[in-house]
Amino acid sequence: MAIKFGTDGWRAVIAEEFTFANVRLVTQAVANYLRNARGTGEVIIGYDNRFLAPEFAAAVAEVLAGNGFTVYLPERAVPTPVTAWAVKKYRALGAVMLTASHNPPVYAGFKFIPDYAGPAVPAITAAIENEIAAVTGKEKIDSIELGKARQRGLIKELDPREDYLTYLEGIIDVDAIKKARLKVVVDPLYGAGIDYLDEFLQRAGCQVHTIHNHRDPLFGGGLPDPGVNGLKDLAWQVRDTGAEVGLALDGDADRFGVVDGDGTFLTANEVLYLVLAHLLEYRRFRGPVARTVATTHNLDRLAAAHDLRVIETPVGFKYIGEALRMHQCILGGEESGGLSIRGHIPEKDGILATALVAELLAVTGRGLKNILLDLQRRYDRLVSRRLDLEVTPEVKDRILNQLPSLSPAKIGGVPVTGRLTVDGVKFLLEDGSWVLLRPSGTEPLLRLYVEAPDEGRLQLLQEDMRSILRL
Ligand SMILES: O=P(O)(O)OC[C@H]1O[C@H](O)[C@H](O)[C@@H](O)[C@@H]1O
Repeated sequence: MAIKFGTDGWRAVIAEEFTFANVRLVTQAVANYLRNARGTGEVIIGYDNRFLAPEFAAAVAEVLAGNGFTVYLPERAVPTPVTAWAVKKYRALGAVMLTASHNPPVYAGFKFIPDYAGPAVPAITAAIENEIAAVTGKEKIDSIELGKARQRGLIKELDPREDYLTYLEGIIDVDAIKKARLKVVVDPLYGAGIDYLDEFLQRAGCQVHTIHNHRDPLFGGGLPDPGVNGLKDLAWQVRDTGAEVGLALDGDADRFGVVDGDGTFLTANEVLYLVLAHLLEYRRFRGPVARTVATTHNLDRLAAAHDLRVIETPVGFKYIGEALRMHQCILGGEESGGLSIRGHIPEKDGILATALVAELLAVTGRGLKNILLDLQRRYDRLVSRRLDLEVTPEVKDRILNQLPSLSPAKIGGVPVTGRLTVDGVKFLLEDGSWVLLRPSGTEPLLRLYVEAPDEGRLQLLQEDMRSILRL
């Protein structure tokens, strides 16, 4: 089976396709790509807390060293955003990050982070895929055994945690957090973010209670996914301890999850909205805002009120990262839980995102839901929902064939005023509502996103769209 770099790198089931042999093969392909594109130099390796992650990382190191690269190999798991940040900080040629993010425990993953410290753009992943095809079956893999590579000075140790935390302290208003003495529950979901966010908050004077903070490759029987279902323990702990907020990270700490002081889960759209308002009103940031086609238009309303442009991209942080790099956006965000800001790396960073939530709580001294209500009064907030539709391959094909010609005049009785094909098909409606249908690039699902002025309208649009599609 051909190895493909999907929406976010190569992900596969451990021992089935994700074997040591295939990891070495993909590393050889990355080495060939890098040598052609950049020559040799230093490469960083990061890995999450999954089963065999350190051992796979050692195999990557052996092949990179065998190809003449100097390798930084950490002794413990490193979050994806920290690995990306380290590429920039230590001026490396790039990084290999071994992670399957929030996928089930049987998965592992491999991604390449180029020197600009964000997700590889399609041109780069396509070039690596070509190298994979060229290497496959040739058995030409150069490798040096780890001990020997160390003796030759080709493997160096790296623990970027202290440098990263110091950096984060420089870009977050730690003094404000110190004054507020927040009480916080942190949930790294057994992942690579352990000892990062909790440590940062503790140093910033918060009273921190951390759960799920040891390596468990089975993730306590759940998924390392900070969505509403994955954060039930966090919500319970927040209520039980009387904390002001619960802050969570996914398995590789690039995505965030937030629970309010009464245990209510906030959607990523709501968090993005709160953080953008904070950046505009407290930090006085000015500049374009980047969001994916599936992300809330509440960001547009805030941006419009401040005369700022919104850049709409396909789904995937690689596109948001590109917008951050090219247009100096003040915030880039996506509804699946990704966020970065101007001056930071063009990669989603759950540690930064949750640190910003702590900052906004500290400076406002108010609960997140109250701030949301206040914003709703000022800007007519929309409500959003995403439906993940499990469909048979036949139904999926039928819908995807139908999409190019799908052009209803009205949805739920509301006139359609625009049709966008940035990713899937998106209909803009007269009352500010919108509906988007697209196939997921990471799961065998169709995603239906709806945003409307109120819950009743949202239901109506969702139901009508399903009946139009016969879903
Ligand atoms: O909706 P999908 O195509 O499944 O993508 C969902 C998410 O997948 C990965 O996690 C990417 O890093 C994200 O940028 C993307 O939003």
